[in-house]
Amino acid sequence: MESKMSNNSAGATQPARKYVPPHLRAQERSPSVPPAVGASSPMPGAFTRTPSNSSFAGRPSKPPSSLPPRTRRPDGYGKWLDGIHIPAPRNERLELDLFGEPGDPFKQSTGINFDKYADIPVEAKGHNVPEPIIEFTNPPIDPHLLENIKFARYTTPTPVQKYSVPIIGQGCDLMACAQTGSGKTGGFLFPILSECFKNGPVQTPPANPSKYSTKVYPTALILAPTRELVNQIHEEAKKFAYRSWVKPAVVYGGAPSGEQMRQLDRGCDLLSAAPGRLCDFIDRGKISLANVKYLVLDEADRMLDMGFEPQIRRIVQGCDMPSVEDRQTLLFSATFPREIQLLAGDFLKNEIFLSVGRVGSTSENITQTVEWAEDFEKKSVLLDILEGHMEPESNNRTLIFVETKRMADILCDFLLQNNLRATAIHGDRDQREREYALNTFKMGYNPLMVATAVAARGLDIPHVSLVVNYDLPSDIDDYVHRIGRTGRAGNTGHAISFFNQNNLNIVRGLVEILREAKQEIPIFLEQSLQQASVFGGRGRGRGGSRGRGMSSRGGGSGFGSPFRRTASSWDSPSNSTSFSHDSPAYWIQKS
Ligand SMILES: Nc1ncnc2c1ncn2[C@@H]1O[C@H](COP(=O)(O)OP(=O)(O)OP(=O)(O)O)[C@@H](O)[C@H]1O
Repeated sequence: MESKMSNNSAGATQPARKYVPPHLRAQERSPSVPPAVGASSPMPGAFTRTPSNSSFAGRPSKPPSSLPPRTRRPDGYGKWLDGIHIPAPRNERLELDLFGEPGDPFKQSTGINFDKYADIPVEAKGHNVPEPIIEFTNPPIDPHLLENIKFARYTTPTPVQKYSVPIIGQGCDLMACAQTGSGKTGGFLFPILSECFKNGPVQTPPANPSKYSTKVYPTALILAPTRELVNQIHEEAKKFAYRSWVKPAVVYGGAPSGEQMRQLDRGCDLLSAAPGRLCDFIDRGKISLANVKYLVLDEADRMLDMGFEPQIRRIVQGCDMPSVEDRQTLLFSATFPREIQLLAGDFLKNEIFLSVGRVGSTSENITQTVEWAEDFEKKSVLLDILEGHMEPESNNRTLIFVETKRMADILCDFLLQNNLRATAIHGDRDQREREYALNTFKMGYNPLMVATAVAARGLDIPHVSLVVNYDLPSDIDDYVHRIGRTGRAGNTGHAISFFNQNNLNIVRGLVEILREAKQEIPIFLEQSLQQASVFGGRGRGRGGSRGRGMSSRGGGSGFGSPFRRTASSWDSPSNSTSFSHDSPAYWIQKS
């Protein structure tokens, strides 16, 4: 190729031109350009946005041309041979991609208050609850996983990890509730991977040679409610499965299914999935759940509420997944409304219930403020807040939550018109736009992101120092998740919420949360609470947006819940729990 280029001088006879694929042309022109290292290279053009083109301008139209072809890169996975785990050799480039340089804030985000997690009271209820681990050690953790944990530079397990590792390791089902940003992802990934590394894969049925595309049989299935969260879990799984026989894969809607199919063909032992696309692949015969040993519902209360429950039932009970007796089911969230706890019993057996702090409580690392703002003045109050918060050279990001997709666009355009670098994420944007918005926010090109509920749960974005509830949600648990995008992994954060007469439905829950977290309660909130009580305020503010009726914490709204269970609905085989579901103390802490 090089000799052809040198022949290509003026006057020389042109040799017959060979076709060069577009992604290699730039390499031909400038062979001296070194390949870019790492996936996190800056996105060109991110600053070239114009207000009229909103937050999607400046999108790179193709990947940087200096990247080497993908096929050259070894996948970094090991194998299981004759009962022995054989890890792949180390791959420095992949390690840099997965774990970053020491001190890379995008790869390690532990903050100064990390050690304070140890002071949070933990309650573990059920039969034969094992002792928690204190450190990352072998036993019980597989040495290969310990190595990957070291690469990730985690030194101490968080409380939820301390308990979940031995509980899941001894084969129990688990319902775990721990505050936002306290390491629940590791809480399920560590024990699952550790057990997989120790025990190897389950035998899969022989492939049908007549079929071009193979069916995959994952050992672990992790379901989560949003595409971005599913992707994030997959990225974490790739870190901790590095060099092992366990191949993580991911499926979610909005992205081309052909690419996801090809990825599945390369192997799928631990599958992170959004329910819709998973059902699609099951229907197309691409995925079988017959080998699932571990089923995880992350954000389990959301996965079992009205929007997702039918799909979850179909996946868990209507396909070929092993029965509740033959698999381990693990539910994780920061909030668990009472009716969802009851519903969850259908999917569990003899579970251990773990709560780190009170169920549904907020992290103490978050300072919470509530400001009175009428709807018409919210924009100017927001500008004032941003002006005070965004120091010129700081790395700070601010996440602004609104209730509607339309409002997300309107507010984003307003910020852009005020020369603030903002983007927006919501369900009406296509997946490419959503991912681009999230990436530019993460990288700091757009330090402001306006979001609807799609960004409320699970997303772990470094440097989010402020969350603004421009519109408060009508459900107090949604509030807990939203503000939980800041103050994560021991970092401190600030949440400011705009409150007015339209938010009376959440006032009781809000006051309780603030009181419990020892935050200041403004007088207007106390007055609104009285007003809400006179006019029949809705307990803890549950039941607004998604038709969930009962209060999670004993506020007792009496609004009809689609999930209210009668005694007879517990006659399923999975009802053999060690707890009394009738008892009000059933792993709900008294508020
Ligand atoms: N043992 C650990 N040591 C240091 N950092 C950790 C540890 N475990 C997790 N983290 C970091 O803490 C952050 C939050 O973890 P994670 O996203 O799992 O929280 P979460 O509890 O699932 O939050 P949410 O409720 O919002 O979903 C991540 O950046 C993760 O890398």
